[in-house]
Amino acid sequence: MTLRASLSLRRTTFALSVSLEVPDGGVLAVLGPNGAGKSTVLSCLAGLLRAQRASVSLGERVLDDDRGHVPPHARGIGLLAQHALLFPHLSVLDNVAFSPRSRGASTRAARAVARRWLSEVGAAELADRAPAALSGGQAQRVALARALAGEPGLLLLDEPLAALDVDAAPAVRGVLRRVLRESGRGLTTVLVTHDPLDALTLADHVAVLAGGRIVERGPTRQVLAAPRTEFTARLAGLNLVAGVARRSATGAAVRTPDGRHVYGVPAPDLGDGDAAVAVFAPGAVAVHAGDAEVHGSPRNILAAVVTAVEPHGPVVRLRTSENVSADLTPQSVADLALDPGSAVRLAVKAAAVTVHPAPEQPRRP
Ligand SMILES: Nc1ncnc2c1ncn2[C@@H]1O[C@H](COP(=O)(O)OP(=O)(O)OP(=O)(O)O)[C@@H](O)[C@H]1O
Repeated sequence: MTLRASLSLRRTTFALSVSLEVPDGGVLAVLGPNGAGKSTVLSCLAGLLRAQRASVSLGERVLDDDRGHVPPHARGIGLLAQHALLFPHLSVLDNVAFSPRSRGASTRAARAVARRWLSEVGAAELADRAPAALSGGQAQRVALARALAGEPGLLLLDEPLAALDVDAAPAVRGVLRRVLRESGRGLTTVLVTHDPLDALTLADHVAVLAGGRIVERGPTRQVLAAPRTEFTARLAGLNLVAGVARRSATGAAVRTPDGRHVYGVPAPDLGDGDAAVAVFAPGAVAVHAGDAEVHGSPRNILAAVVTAVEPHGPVVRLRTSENVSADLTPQSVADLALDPGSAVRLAVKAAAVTVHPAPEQPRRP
């Protein structure tokens, strides 16, 4: 269902004025610094907070306008927050069965629905456990199943991976990706996140919020690869090489449209032939003179020409013709005599590159 929202709200020291549209099945990531208004936007969409002026509709249904306000439980919206917030006294199965039960299904039918969703998120074997006996990643899967069992027309994700440790986050990200993208369910979603990787792997569009206003918006890869605001540049700051995933027994690569391969470590849910991006930090790129031989551990080597040399905090950021940036110390820039126009060879260890499935970038503006 298409989400259309226009929200204005004023607090003593903060004013929000935001318009959003997410087409049916689209995933919009809302990024922004602390205090930008991200949670305020989600709370207004969920109906937990009433903006002073609000016009919110989901499909044909008006949720907020000058005449009325549909309460949270009647909005048909699923919410997944940082913490799973499961009912502690109910089993996992009954936590998930809660939504269908509260919409009038019999216990038996609601449990059947719950089992289906638990299996969808890879948590079928947890059905009889108590929430207290789950790890953070397991609890978040269950919370996702619970949100989906309500068959929402809109899913709101509020930093869903932020509280998970680094080992659990990739698997839950993979589950979210599958549920949002691959099931053909086409669930309209708004995701609030600080993590550019979440935006990149889950969302087709991003909106960057600062001081209560949207300062930048567009297709995710485009915004992250060529940020127009300092915040987005600082947040993204990543090299992205897009193409098609090639998996092999030993690893993975992205094959670019012009036939180059960038090798890296595959995300757990990467499949051969997926649309994918190779992601690596500018600090992971070593820069050599254009005629140098590069040896060492398995590396991606790329010939490029320097297009810009910019100060970037304590380092110097080199931009190149291949759309790959590298961070160097001022000393190395001087040693290599790098200027715009210099020919260089860029080397990135495959171990410093991750290859993620990424949504196809839609053609609409
Ligand atoms: N209940 C409240 N009463 C008054 N001001 C609030 C309240 N909640 C948030 N604010 C203020 O509104 C502004 C936006 O807050 P919000 O929580 O939406 O930002 P955010 O982008 O979600 O931030 P973070 O990334 O830190 O979660 C901030 O200036 C915040 O201090």
